[in-house]
Amino acid sequence: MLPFPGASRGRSGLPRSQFGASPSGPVGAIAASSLKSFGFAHDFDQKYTLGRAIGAGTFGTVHLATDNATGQEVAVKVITKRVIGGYLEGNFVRRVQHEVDIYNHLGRSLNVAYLYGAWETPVHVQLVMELCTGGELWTRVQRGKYDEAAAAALCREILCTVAQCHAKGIVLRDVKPENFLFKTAAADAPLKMIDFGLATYCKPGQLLSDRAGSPLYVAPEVLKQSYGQPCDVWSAGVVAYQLLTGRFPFEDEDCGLLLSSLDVLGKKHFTNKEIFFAILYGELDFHRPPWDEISDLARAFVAHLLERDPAKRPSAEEALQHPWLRQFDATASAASAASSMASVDGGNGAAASAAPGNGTAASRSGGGAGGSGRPLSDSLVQRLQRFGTYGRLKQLALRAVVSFMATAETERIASLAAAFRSLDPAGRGVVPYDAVGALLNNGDWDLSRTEVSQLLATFDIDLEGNVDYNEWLAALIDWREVQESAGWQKYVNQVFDMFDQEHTGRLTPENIQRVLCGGGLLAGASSGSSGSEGDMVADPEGADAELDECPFDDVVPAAMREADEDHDGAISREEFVRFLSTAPGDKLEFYESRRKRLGAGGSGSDGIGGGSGAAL
Ligand SMILES: Nc1ncnc2c1ncn2[C@@H]1O[C@H](COP(=O)(O)OP(=O)(O)OP(=O)(O)O)[C@@H](O)[C@H]1O
Repeated sequence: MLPFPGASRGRSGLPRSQFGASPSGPVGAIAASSLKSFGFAHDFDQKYTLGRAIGAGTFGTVHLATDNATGQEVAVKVITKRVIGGYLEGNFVRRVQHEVDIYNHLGRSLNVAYLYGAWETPVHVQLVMELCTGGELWTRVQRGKYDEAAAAALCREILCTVAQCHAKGIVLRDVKPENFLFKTAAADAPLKMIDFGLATYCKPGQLLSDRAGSPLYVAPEVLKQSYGQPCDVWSAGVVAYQLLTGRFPFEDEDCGLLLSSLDVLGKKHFTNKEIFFAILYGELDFHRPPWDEISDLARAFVAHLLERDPAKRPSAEEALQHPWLRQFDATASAASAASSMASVDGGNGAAASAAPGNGTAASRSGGGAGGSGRPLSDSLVQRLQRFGTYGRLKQLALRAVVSFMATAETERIASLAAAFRSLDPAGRGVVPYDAVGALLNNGDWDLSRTEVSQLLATFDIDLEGNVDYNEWLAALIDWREVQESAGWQKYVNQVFDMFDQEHTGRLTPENIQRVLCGGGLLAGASSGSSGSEGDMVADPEGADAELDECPFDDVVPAAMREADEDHDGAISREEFVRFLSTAPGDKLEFYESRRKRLGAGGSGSDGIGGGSGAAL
């Protein structure tokens, strides 16, 4: 039997499965086989100038390109369309839509390359992404083993990415060093995940059976065709092993040094059958050098991730709590604790001097801290990322929820309101982009300029080019807390009813499109006031008038694919509640805080620093 049927050869000369998206994937309202085009924009050439090729994979060639308006360099993945009888091939459509949907959500996390947009020609799809110039983790792995602190920092970043995906019910199925790029060539550059071609929806506990993955990293249970989210943790374990030793973990009695040296990779020394046999039955090598120089804690960590029984393997979240990772995160945790103390004390120099003050991978990570108990200054960037991953319809709906809850939840939003006032002293209800940009650029965060603009884009929910009060609240409030409050169900019902103008109890794509494009959902929020229930009246006539120039055209199909769980073409009230909810596992601490001068916010000049009255 040849596993991974239809497999093609990847860069390392080893096959990876094609079009691994689960047949049960949420294609939803789209009848994929009837599509001739994706509905992506067609004006790529007006916006970008394509440059040289910088990478190639199984599904596409990646080029450098320049934004004609700003001069910004981006990466463009050019994928040739697969057409059968004049129509796009169904599996191809599913795979591309999936990749775009997932990029649109997860790309808002700083752990993932940002997707600026998708374009198409009659022949190609063009995915325009954040450019990562630091090369693949693969290349650095090949250069030699990392010391434990550096390996732990990278393992943390990879596991945080995996945890973010799992919390959203997404299994990656392709965690491997080739799919993590360094943002820049700097030694401490952050890692960004690319390539979600094999990712699919899979809730905790759900089992998939289609074989998908890259052979050297694939988990044993994937080979047995009964697997779920733990398969990504196994793959992360293989990467962790590589980072520490510079080689693969499998040793087979018959083959001796099977997969023991990276030098043999790419030379097709091993058949898939041999590799899969090693994954299923081979002895995991924790004995030969350099294991004699590696700590017992590190060995225990890797062995735990490479537990063959997925039931005994830790989840990504549990793995992040492992003492081996935590010991290297002690500096960041201590500084974070100092920062929290500073905000209580009004900020002092002692806390500031305790801060690491650099952008090392360890201090970049969310650390063990997170959650709403900390000052906003510590978690602002994490909150923005998590909100960014929600997708446009959910963001718009949550902004409407904010309008409903604003008067009822004054206590919950008081500190966020105070921080907004400090950016808007004139009380106009709207803060220009530049002011929020200046806040993120003020040196307290370790963010590149492109990352700042990516985070800022998250604030602009209504695409009007500024940050209004309700956008500010929606982006920064801790939705997990709100969802546990007594009013949550009521607020969500109110928003559902705004869409459901015909009182059918179901939201069709047309219902949603009509309300979104009519501006009814935004009416209250865009006033810039603190919002009231009276503002939130949908305007069906206005809807008709504005349908032609709706900026949210592409929002609804993607949201339907996500929210319409039973694929009946509509979103029920229950589905809507689940759609708006933040999964319990989607924790702020999985997102990078990028807080640089922890505890140093004593000036209070931005109204958000630890020492100001507006500190949260
Ligand atoms: N955002 C980016 N910035 C810089 N280089 C990139 C970027 N995205 C991809 N690349 C380069 O292009 C290569 C191929 O990209 P990608 O893995 O997305 O393509 P693929 O066809 O899906 O590959 P695979 O065979 O792994 O499925 C990457 O290995 C990397 O070297």
